[in-house]
Amino acid sequence: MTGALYSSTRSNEVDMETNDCSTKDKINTLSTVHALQDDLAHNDLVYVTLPQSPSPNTKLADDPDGWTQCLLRRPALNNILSTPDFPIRPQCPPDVCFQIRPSQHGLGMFATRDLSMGEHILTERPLTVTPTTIPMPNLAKSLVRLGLTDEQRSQAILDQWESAFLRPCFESLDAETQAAFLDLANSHSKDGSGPILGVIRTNGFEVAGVVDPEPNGEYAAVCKIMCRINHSCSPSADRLFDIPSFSFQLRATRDIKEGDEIFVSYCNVLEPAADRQEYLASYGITCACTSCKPDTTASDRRRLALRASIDAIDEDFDIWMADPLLADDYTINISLRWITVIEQEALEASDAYRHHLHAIVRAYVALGDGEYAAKYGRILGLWALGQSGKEDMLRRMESLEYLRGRPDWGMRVCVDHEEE
Ligand SMILES: C[S@@+](CC[C@H](N)C(=O)[O-])C[C@H]1O[C@@H](n2cnc3c(N)ncnc32)[C@H](O)[C@@H]1O
Repeated sequence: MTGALYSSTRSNEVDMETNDCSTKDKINTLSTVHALQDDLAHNDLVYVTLPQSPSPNTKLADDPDGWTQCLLRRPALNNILSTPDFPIRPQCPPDVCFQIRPSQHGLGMFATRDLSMGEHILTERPLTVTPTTIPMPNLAKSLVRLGLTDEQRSQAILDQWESAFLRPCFESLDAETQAAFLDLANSHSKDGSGPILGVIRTNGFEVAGVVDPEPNGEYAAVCKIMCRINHSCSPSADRLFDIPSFSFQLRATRDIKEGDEIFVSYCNVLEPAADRQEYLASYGITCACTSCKPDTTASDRRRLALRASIDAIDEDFDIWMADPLLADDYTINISLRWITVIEQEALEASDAYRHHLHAIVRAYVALGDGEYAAKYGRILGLWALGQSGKEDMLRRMESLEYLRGRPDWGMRVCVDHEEE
């Protein structure tokens, strides 16, 4: 999902639970048991509840803030514990402005009133946070020595991932929460993944900021409500993770009308449609949104050009600042044209929107035009609010005092708005 986590793993036909006794016996040899123990030690994982649950008898449903059962490596845990203010209470939106109900793709989230860009839709602590990959080099070597086929080895690894690593985390949830977890969508029920891994692979999304220093050191979060949000390549909302409150915030990335389905993106929306489809296949999704419908040529061209346009922004700005013969609105018009493309593709959630809004604000600042700098600054601030949950950027970007204090303020003559 935004930074989706699990690339497709090979599906395989070997069923370890049925009649392949010789394989099972081989895998249960002492050498593989020792190898797995070495891998458990090698991964230096800790099962931990964050923040601590109020008391052992409290059920998750009884606590408005909730808590998360985590499987973390020590560096990630230490980073969380040393984050200033951790653990604070999550900040919740003022009302419930959505409904989970049937959609075109199973359940989905729908707005129950009009929502504006940047608006806070939901705060939620994950049920679980677990590593996206768990290296098992010792077990893998041991399985090779047993002469198993590739499929048998990958199945054995998936089984151990489920039983030795994920199950203890899952079993620390209360019975009601376990049922809610297993009730989530599972598009990996036939590829050898166990039921817990299947739910994590279908629903897990990136926990920004919780990461190990080693490669592939990311984590996947599963949430009871947020995991009901479907994917679109032109999303209308985004999730952000706040470590101090150990919670996700969902915010609108553009205006959403009452009754509209709310979508996030599970993939990089600036990639061409074919690459997005390949990635989304691991979620069991064949995306049929407007930009994925045949023919995708025009949409692909716009998205690729949009991605490339980001790199040209600084150079264009420097050329404009150095050349008084260029029109005052030279870079503003370039970015406004790209914003039209962004609106055409409904890509307000993408980073390209921020870059072009910023370019426009910067140009109006250089022109000493406070009114227009603040107008676009406000949109940029709302975008940042949608991505960070922090109001301070919005306050700053719409403040004339702040804009007038920028080092580039008034470097060029003001553009004549009469012509616009
Ligand atoms: C995280 S869940 C989303 C909620 C899900 N619809 C449910 O009923 O719980 C992901 C699953 O929803 C479905 N899904 C989400 N977005 C989709 C889309 N754009 N097209 C088709 N299926 C989609 C796929 O089955 C996918 O594996």
